[in-house]
Amino acid sequence: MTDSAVEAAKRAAAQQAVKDHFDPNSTHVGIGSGTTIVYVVEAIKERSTNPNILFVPTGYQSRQLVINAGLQPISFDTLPDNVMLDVAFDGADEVDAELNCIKGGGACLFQEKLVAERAKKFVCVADYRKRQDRLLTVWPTIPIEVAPLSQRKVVAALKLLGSTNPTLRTTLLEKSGPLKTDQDFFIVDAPFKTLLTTADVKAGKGNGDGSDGTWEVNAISKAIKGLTGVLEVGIFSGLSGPEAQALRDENKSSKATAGGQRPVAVYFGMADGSVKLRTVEGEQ
Ligand SMILES: O=C[C@H](O)[C@H](O)[C@H](O)COP(=O)(O)O
Repeated sequence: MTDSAVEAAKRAAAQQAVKDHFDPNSTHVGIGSGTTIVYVVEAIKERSTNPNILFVPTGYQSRQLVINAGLQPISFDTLPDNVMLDVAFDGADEVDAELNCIKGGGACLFQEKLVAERAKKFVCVADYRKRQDRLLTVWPTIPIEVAPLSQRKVVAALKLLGSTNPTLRTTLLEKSGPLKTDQDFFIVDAPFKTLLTTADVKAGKGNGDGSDGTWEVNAISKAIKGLTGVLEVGIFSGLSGPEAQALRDENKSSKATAGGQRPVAVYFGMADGSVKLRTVEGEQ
């Protein structure tokens, strides 16, 4: 496939996602990071007739994208406590059959997770290369944002969890040193064996607790998040949107936010120009 076919797939997925989930009467919309989100902003711009919508970006690149499109950005930390985003759109590096995602290929996972968790619905847009049944099928590593001071300690702890060669991400020009996130933190990319889904564990395909070298998505996310020095893990799993809200309403908040945020819908642009929609009900 040519680069232009991949770009066409991203654009087609973005157009469909925005058509289905962007309401021009929204008040607050989250905008993620990466190369696919560019097409989401393009599609919103085409449809939006409302200059009062506030867009919450997930980092520097995302904020520039919003500004360049002539849309109005608002910083996450200025949102009043009672305001939920009507919708948040973002890209993904890989998505499994249960809609768990790996994100952070562009080092933006922390703010992306804040925004995803604040949205009534979180929608992901990706090209066909990201559409898998299990995480770490093609995408090789879990991106992890760590405090610089703790980097060596976290790398050692990741090895104990079974990661073969966790690596500090450097800038493209390696001699310039470690890449810094928007929080001035580092990214460690940790390879693990392909992750089990919750259904895999229920079906007895493994314990998923790492004891045999294989982890289930939520279990590895929780284990990494528990390491001192880790700000956030690039696994977006756990309940999302109204499901999460229902649990919060029942005062089971720890369950509602466990592991981060899973999208309610993922749009994959396919190589043949079509778009596949994956939800918890399945794929169409
Ligand atoms: O850190 C970057 C973000 O998580 C991106 O959303 C993710 O890497 C997907 O990016 P792209 O749309 O460029 O594939």
